Amino acid sequence: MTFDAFTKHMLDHFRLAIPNAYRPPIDYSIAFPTRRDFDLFLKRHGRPDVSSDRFEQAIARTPLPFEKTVEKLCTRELLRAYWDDQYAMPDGALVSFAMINRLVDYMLRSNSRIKRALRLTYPFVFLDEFQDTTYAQYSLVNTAFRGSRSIFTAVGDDKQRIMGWAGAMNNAFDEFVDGFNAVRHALLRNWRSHEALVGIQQVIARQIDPDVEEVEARGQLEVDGATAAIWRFDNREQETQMIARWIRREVDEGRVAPHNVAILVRMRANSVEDELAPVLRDHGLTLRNLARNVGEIAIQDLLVEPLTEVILPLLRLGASARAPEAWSAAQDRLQALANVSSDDETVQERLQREIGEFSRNLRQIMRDEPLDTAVANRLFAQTLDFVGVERLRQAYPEYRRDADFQRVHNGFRILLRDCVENAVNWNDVLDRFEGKNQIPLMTIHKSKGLEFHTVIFFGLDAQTWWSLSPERNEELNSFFVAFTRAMQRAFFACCSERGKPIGWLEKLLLPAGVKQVDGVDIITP
Ligand SMILES: Nc1ncnc2c1ncn2[C@@H]1O[C@H](COP(=O)(O)OP(=O)(O)OP(=O)(O)O)[C@@H](O)[C@H]1O
Repeated sequence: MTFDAFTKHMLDHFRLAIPNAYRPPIDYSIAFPTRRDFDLFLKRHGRPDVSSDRFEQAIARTPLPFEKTVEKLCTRELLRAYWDDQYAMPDGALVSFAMINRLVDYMLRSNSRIKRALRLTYPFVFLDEFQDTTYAQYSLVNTAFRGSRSIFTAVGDDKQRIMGWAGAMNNAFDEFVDGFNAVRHALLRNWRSHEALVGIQQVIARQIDPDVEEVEARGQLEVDGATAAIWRFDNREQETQMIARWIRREVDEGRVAPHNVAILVRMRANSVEDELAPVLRDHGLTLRNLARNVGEIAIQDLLVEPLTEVILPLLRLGASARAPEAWSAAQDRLQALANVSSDDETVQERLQREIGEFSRNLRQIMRDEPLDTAVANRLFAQTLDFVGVERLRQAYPEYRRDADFQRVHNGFRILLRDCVENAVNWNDVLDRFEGKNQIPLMTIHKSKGLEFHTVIFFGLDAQTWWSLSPERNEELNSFFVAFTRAMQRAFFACCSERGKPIGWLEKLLLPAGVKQVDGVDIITP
């Protein structure tokens, strides 16, 4: 789970263990404060001289209680006023993830029994994408586990550090080596990409870190033709049309499935969706903007929610007579929810009987009733009833608060409703829900850790990448992250109507083997 999910889980589970003076009420809401919010607060409290960025960092990094940790009285008072304001919002307390982190840190420091229980629960701790760990997150890891017997593994790549703006540590691995007496291992085999792509990645890597070690490519080349190119377009219309035609052809010729062609953007996925989705639709292709919200939750987040993971396989069992994977997923999840051991054969048999009976019931509804929103809502409600709302909310502390459960519940209902539109059958509805055969669209930040057969980067121009320069490592790191998502092919769309080419980057890429293709020629026989 993410740090935020972990700390929120801890807060909701052990809220009462937080000392009184800082304990949030049970019905708190999650806040995502912007720079403007901090500016307004500082102005209201007569401190427009304080930089909002620094103040935000102070909130994230100052341990509670302030009375014991902050030396300067004025800083202490300002921080205290911020917390008081957040707790006294007219619509109820508003708590940001930075505050939740501090609360959990405080709770663990003031309650050794919870800390001990946590250590016993997690004898192994794996910290992924460690290069982007913030100081606050790292201090929580220290509070929770330093001096414990747990075994730690931190994995990441400094060249993929892209969260510095959000407070990521400057030298996370050095701190980790010092703090946890860790041994360094360089992972020098790339199993994702083939030799030609790894060669180009190394050129970018060397620009980021001249001392970078050589990497051995272990991925196999599986396609013919260009595997890395800059596609040059004259105008937006040509760009969107040609990209749509190119994907259509690749799909038709069986080279790649739509869900394995990712469109990555630097920012503003929603406006790219507006531009690209209609053109793709004209070519019979569906774009899925994973950043789009359904209600108050992004599709990318909804898909990995426990509620989704338990409901979806059950609905799938209703939609298909034979779905062995859905069957075992449904069984595993219900078993975990009911806390049943896989050795208990009697209970196992009962569970299987119940799943069988329930899915027959769903199948009948799906067969006999119309494929519409009302029936979709009913199917969802009945499946949730079968699982047991209370049982689900008990098993997952993140659902204990109504607002959190409703956010996910609503998101699920809205996405299911959207997927019913124009679907041909219930399996089609569920495929759409999961994003099967749709082209994923996401920002580079959200693509971290993922991989796709083909990656098309949309918007390689000096306007979109206004702050990319050979000296600005974090920007170049983003570009590196985008490039390294590709298993077979990486293409970069550069359109003169959007902005000028990035000269220095092209000078680096072209000699490394990236082709330059005129937009009208990307579809050649
Ligand atoms: N030993 C291995 N043999 C075969 N395939 C492997 C092996 N190790 C990893 N892979 C495959 O290589 C790909 C990349 O692995 P993984 O996602 O773990 O890399 P990563 O280092 O986390 O990448 P990143 O952090 O850049 O996202 C995956 O498809 C994975 O299944």
